[in-house]
Amino acid sequence: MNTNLCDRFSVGHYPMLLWGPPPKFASGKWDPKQEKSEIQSIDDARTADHLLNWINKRIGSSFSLGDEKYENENTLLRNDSDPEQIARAIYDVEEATAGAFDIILEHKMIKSDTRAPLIKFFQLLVTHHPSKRCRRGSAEILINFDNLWPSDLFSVDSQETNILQERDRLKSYLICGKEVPRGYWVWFSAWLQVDPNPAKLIWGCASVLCEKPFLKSKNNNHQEKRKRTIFWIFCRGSKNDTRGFSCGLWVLLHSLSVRVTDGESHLAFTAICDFIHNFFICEECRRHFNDMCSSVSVPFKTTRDLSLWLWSTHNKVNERLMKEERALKTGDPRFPKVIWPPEKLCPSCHLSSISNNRTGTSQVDWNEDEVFKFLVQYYGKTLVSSYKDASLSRNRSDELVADDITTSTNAVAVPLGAAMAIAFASCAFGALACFWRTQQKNRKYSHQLHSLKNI
Ligand SMILES: Cc1cc2nc3c(=O)[nH]c(=O)nc-3n(C[C@H](O)[C@H](O)[C@H](O)COP(=O)(O)OP(=O)(O)OC[C@H]3O[C@@H](n4cnc5c(N)ncnc54)[C@H](O)[C@@H]3O)c2cc1C
Repeated sequence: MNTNLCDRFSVGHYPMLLWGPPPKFASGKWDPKQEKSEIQSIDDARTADHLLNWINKRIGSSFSLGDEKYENENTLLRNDSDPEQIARAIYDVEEATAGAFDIILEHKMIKSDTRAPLIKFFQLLVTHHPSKRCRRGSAEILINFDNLWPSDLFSVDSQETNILQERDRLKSYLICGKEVPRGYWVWFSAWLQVDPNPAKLIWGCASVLCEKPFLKSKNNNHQEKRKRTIFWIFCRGSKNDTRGFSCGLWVLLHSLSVRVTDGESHLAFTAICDFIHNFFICEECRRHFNDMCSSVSVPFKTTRDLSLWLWSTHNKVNERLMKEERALKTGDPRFPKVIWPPEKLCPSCHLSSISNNRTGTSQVDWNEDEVFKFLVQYYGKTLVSSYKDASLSRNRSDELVADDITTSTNAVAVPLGAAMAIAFASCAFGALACFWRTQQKNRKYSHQLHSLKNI
């Protein structure tokens, strides 16, 4: 069938392998007698080893057959022991915040019993989220929380209409501003395999190159799906289905833990525990995390208590997953779980460590004062060191609004909505919770008063 093509490239036997620049194959030809051709015949390809040797010699490389190929090889952050790399994670923290909010809406997770934990977590975000635009976005949602999710939303009669209205109403509330999420849409296509088993679906194409019209005209038997792909930076896995959201969520939680004040530490602890318990869709994670939260019997008194608790809790998860991922090969091969921070990242955190070669784990004797210092620097200043909030500085009036939100405390002279925004953003998280409770009580009393009047 392809005799012309074979003639063009002097294919006299099979298999025959030629090596050359792609354009030369598209339009050129090859003749073994021709001198100075850019196309060459690969004369030793009897086994995979031989072929790879041939290629290694040709391009001066040293690949071996054991080398693995990673989907995101070119976009991974390297050098895990560089503390400055966490600065890139601020964008992932924003993505994770927006992602969490999206999941809550998508799965209709705001119910009468989950309303309070969500408000508490929002209060924490408003005051201590490391990204300014997420603080502003959460403040807006919090101010409008009662309008967005009125208490009567949860009555059976009004439930359906309200859920339908909910999406529209929420479109204008972007928790971290218009820039987030920054992903792009990818069209996935699946078609029925030409296979006697009609139930078997093969996912055909997962690339922006799989354009819709092309697939449509080619095969009518396919189904299409659209999926948003997020640009993870610090949390980018070497495979498309590893790391990402849960990594971003951990970084968010650590960054909150080092930002709260001593007096807020226990409130922040319960806000985090309740948030994970009610809104993290990984059942196993929720259960384990809840057990670890429940084991805390003495209230936290300091930021140090909270930060170190979260750090050691995360290490317990790492330790468990280390074994699990090794046994089941479910982890990311480029980012194996470690007891963190490794010595290279924080030498002063390690007093001594004993490695267990059989299990691949190590028992570390920590200098907790140094660990706390490291956490504060790493998830505090370094995390936000390269952060640029484009949306807030686009024009002067935006800048003024932003400045208002972060600096003004003059709640008396401004309208209630703005006063709440300022209060939410500038007062401490503990005071905020108290302020919120007062608001709720006032609302309850006025409601009761109203009912009494009606009687
Ligand atoms: C609350 C919570 C509970 C989870 N529970 C489970 C579970 O039970 N089972 C499960 O399969 N998955 C669980 N996950 C997901 C899992 O922990 C990882 O997030 C996921 O496997 C991705 O791992 P990763 O390599 O990106 O690193 P992650 O563990 O996500 O860590 C993200 C980054 O945090 C830093 N870090 C690592 N350890 C620490 C530490 N001790 N202190 C401070 N910073 C640290 C590192 O820079 C790391 O790259 C949970 C996630 C969360 C947020």
